[in-house]
Amino acid sequence: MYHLLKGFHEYLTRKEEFSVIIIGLDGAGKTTLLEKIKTLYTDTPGLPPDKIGPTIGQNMGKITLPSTIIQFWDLGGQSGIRSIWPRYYDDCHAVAYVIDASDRERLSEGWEVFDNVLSSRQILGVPLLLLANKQDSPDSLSVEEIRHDYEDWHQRKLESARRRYAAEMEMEHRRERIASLDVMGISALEGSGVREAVDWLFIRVQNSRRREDQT
Ligand SMILES: Nc1nc2c(ncn2[C@@H]2O[C@H](COP(=O)(O)OP(=O)(O)OP(=O)(O)O)[C@@H](O)[C@H]2O)c(=O)[nH]1
Ligand SMILES: [Mg+2]
Repeated sequence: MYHLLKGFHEYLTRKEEFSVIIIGLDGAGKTTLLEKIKTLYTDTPGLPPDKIGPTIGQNMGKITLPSTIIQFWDLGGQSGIRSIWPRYYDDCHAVAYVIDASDRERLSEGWEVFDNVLSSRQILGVPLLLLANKQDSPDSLSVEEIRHDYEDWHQRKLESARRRYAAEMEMEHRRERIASLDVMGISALEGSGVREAVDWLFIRVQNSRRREDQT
């Protein structure tokens, strides 16, 4: 009887686990975001910003939400380290791509990398959230400006690809993804928008799991 009750209790209190990867260029604020998430959602505060250095490899943080555990994997963004990202694609349930919205000079570089992520076959069906970070900075582009900047960048790329007779089908996937792309503004430093971003991820990973169950 004890085992039956214990099993039933375990069933009722069971938590599903999901993995979310946080990627983007070096300096975008990924680790600052992860540490802020830890501070907001766990009993152990995350590292303060002045204790955070460039990530060589990965950092992990786990948070508990109603009937759900989300594991966040913050992956290093330096160009030599980006090659590790695809190793995490097969097992992730959502992707948060962080862009430094205050660094206009590196936007194109960020879009080039983002475009690769967007068209990676392993994560074509995985929810993808674009986070325009550093909204606290006076130089920061707004969510709307970031979206337009990416769309402009993509349009230019499309035109040059057409000139080179590139495969149209490949572009079609991207167009669909871009059309349904959600962009949110955050300040990983101050914490604004972070709860909204985590809520978005929480809802999306649950929905994608439900769809998996139906198939
Ligand atoms: N103003 C402002 N600065 C931020 C914010 N988020 C991060 N930063 C700063 O941006 C710099 C880089 O932050 P990190 O979190 O180390 O960036 P990262 O994306 O993890 O970089 P890598 O580990 O090299 O890939 C640090 O000086 C942070 O304090 C923010 O929301 N606002
Ligand atoms: Mg980092």
